[in-house]
Amino acid sequence: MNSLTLNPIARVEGTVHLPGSKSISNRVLLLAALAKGETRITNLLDSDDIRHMLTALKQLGVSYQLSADRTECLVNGLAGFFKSAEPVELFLGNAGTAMRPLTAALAASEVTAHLKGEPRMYERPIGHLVEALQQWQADIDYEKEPGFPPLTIRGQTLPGGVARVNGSISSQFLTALLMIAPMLENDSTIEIVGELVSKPYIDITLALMARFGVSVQNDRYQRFTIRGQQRYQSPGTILVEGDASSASYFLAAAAIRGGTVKVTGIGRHAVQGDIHFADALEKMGADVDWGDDFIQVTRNELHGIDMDFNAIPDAAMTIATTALFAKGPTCIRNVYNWRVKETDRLAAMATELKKVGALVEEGQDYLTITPPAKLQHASIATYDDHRMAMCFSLVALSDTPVTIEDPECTRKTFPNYFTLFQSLSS
Ligand SMILES: O=C(O)C1=C[C@@H](OP(=O)(O)O)[C@@H](O)[C@H](O)C1
Ligand SMILES: C=C(OP(=O)(O)O)C(=O)O
Repeated sequence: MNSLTLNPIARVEGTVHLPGSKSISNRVLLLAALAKGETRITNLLDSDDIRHMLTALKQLGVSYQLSADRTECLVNGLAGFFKSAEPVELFLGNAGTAMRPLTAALAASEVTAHLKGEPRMYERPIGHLVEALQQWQADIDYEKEPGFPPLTIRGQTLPGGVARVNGSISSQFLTALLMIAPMLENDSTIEIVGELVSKPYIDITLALMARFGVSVQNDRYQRFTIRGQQRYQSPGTILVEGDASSASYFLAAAAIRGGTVKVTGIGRHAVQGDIHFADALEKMGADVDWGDDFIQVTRNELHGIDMDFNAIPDAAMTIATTALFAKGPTCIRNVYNWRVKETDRLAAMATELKKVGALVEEGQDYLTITPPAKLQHASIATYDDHRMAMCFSLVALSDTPVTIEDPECTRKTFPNYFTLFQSLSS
């Protein structure tokens, strides 16, 4: 397996034009496929997660044209669910944003589908979604372990109605239900059991559904009401915001070793919750400026913080390595579902932070990080987790190098991350 050693970086400065948001790219692709009319998507992300969605859509009979650099896509909508006389087998890698919404869409389509993925996908729970879909009479079987992919889905017309979904592990289950609900036979009410996690991702879902002409009544994130027998309408052209989670590494780098770094493609009105990573950096002491289409961070003295990060679980990982450069301990709270993402991120973070010399307390749903007086050179295992690789690049912003094992794992969401990161060195 390849590894990459980053030499110490004394200072960062510059501007990064962000690639499109993963969360928005995969939602827009699916909505455009189901909608009436042609949708031109611009600033689409090109990464493994999006390629899996694109390949699946093609297998399901959706036609689209991609530009040569794959950042623009013209999708011819089906004006309804998928249809296929032949069974299909879809490989969705480890893309939660493909697996969960497609499970729901296929359950309501005239298709028999086998949903496969990478080994880690078979350890990521999907039972809460399947149980909710079964309340709408979906016919879904687990091919191996109950509660986990791979799945066999025998799609059929679903009536909709009342469904209760457990929201305590992943918001993607609710996103999946919301996206299909308007196209079902009857009006639907989705009730959340337990406390819903990762709420801002539901705001992304609702905002994009609205762009495709469908409104949802959101009652305090506990109950959602959706009219049935609707059809998504193409908005014509839709621009994908820059990826706010991907922005976190550059903004953190500026907070640690700026100079100033500006990211463009997101700004104060962005729909992604992860833009509030910049507020966390500000709380740690960094200087932050916002524009309509940029966020900019300048270095200042950093101190540890103690914060609930449930709303921004992906960007919160970047706080864990930023904490290595702050005065005093940092506590990242309420991130239990880190354990069911690309790897068990609480365990992985704790193990790797200790390798560079930090003192770490790993709780069931929190991490406390006390930085060492001096960082140690270490070879960082990345667990096939793009965010582990990207977060640990920040260690190089010290007088110690860092070795990242399997840096190519960033291809899940950010294939050219290391090139861009190193281009900021000044
Ligand atoms: O809906 C989405 O686009 C996502 C929701 C979040 O997952 P959970 O809701 O499982 O926390 C996030 O971690 C993931 O990267 C993308
Ligand atoms: C959790 C993540 O991905 P997924 O969309 O596969 O859930 C992530 O990108 O950090």
